[in-house]
Amino acid sequence: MASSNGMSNGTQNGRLGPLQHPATKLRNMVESSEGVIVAPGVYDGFSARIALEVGFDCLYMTGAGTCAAKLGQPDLGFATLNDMRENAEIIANLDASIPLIADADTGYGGPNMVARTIAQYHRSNVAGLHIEDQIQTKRCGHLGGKQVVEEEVFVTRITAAVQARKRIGSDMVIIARTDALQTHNFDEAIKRLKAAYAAGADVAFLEGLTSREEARIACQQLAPMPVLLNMVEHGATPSITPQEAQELGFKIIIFPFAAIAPAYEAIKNVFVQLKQTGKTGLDSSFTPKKLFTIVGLKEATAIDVSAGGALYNGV
Ligand SMILES: C[C@](O)(C(=O)O)[C@H](CC(=O)O)C(=O)O
Repeated sequence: MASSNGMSNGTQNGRLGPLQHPATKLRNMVESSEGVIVAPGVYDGFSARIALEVGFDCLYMTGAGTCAAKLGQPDLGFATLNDMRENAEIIANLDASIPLIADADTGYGGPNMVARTIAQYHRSNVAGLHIEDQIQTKRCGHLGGKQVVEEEVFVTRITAAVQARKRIGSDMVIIARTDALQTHNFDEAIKRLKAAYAAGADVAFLEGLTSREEARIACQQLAPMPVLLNMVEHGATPSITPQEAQELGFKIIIFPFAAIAPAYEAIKNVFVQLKQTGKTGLDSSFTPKKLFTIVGLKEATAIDVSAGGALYNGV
């Protein structure tokens, strides 16, 4: 598939080949019989760089983390399509060979807005997204008091996404999320996800699973639809490892808070120390050059040099 942004990631016969859209890669990963796809939650370019450095095969852009990091707001429907798309585009293009699954909340409106979301995420090189059945003024799935739209409205959102994908020739992996386990019951959540599958969604996301047994039965009842596990620690779902998730029947596991929770602890500790002692106590190995190396200094220098530049000599 042709790249929408002109980037390349492969060599064929010594020449750079066209970039395969990351959605095609994620689709192949979801369809392959190989193990569970593990995606750490990232919320900006920096946390994404760290996940890439560690070597994950897939990344997840958390909406909760995006709201918190970019807007300084709770996950209560503050983020707009523009906020989310902009963040996703930055993350997805740091290394377009590693697919990004991005939160797309409710799809941000009616069928036309859902279609717009699909098109914008596709052009931003996002590989997969999830669209849920909460009302527009949504909240984090692990908070109480959620409300969901009627199943017909949810199916309309998914149908709009599937039709938009077809219209623009995208391979976007559409993940249907239901929050109906809390508002209704398990059977209603399964019914909604099956309806989403019938409408063309690729992957099921049953939000807020409360036990391993429930998780296992969900995977069994939803088969052959691949299922995503949302591993929010200390929320509604017990801690489940990728290996356990695979045994339970999941195809994807996301860890939304894997970056933002430790970032908070680390930043706060240093700020408290700075306020109390006037010193940050930062490790002496963390030079400015180290920071810039983490975020692509070598690659930037190589591009400049190969174009005949000498901008970064002596850096
Ligand atoms: C997966 C999620 O949509 C996210 O934004 O990362 C959140 C995570 C959270 O806020 O606990 C969700 O589960 O609603």
